[in-house]
Amino acid sequence: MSAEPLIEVAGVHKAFGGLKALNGISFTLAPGEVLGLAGPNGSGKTTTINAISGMFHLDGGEIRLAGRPLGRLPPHRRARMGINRTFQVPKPFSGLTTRQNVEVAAHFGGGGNADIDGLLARLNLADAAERPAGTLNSGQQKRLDLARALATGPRVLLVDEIGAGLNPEELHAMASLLRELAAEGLGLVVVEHLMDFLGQVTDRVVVMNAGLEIFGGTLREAAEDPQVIEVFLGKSA
Ligand SMILES: Nc1ncnc2c1ncn2[C@@H]1O[C@H](COP(=O)(O)OP(=O)(O)OP(=O)(O)O)[C@@H](O)[C@H]1O
Repeated sequence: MSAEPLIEVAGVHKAFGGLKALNGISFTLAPGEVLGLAGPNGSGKTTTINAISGMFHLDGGEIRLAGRPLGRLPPHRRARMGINRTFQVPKPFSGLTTRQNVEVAAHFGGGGNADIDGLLARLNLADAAERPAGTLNSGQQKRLDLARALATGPRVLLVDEIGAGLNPEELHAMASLLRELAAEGLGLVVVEHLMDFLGQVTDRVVVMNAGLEIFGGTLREAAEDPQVIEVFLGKSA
């Protein structure tokens, strides 16, 4: 792993009305690293991914890509700089085919030279390439969402609950694929409730509560941390 962080999240604050969704969250992500974000419902995990991908302006703090502050750059500019993501609920263009969906993402996300056939094969979508995306099952839609993100040629991939709705075989294949992407040098932030999946894919986790990091370390260490146990189980260890 290189010494310079790919992503630095530094003291980020974000409120929605009176609700402080992010309360000074800070962490770094290195190239080739898979960082998991865990925490109870509403702790700010998706909001953190939204902040990195530029879905809103921050109220405070800063996010940097390879040392460069991202400021108020909108999502499409960040995608062209190498930051892309998947969504909890994928929203493909349902009337376009699987292949067309990936082509559109490549075109608009700066991955004009993407190997579309290679991506479809890698995501096990070759057989569904000419079908309208609206006819795909939920596992295929999750894989299409990832194919669309990869078509932009990201350096940073933000993955939001990609395991939800996948069967055990699909989960295993997805975990292997995310590890392969990290081995190729991408930095990944993975938000996930499925702890086995997180354990398979992450090098390190940040556990969030109320918009703040309450723990950083391996998932195994997290499982023994009294504060983590308290927020997940609602009682002291
Ligand atoms: N656009 C928004 N407008 C208003 N409130 C929001 C918005 N986005 C997030 N929130 C609130 O911010 C808090 C953090 O939400 P967030 O989705 O980041 O949590 P999470 O940790 O990803 O939860 P989950 O595990 O349930 O997906 C929640 O209370 C949520 O209701």
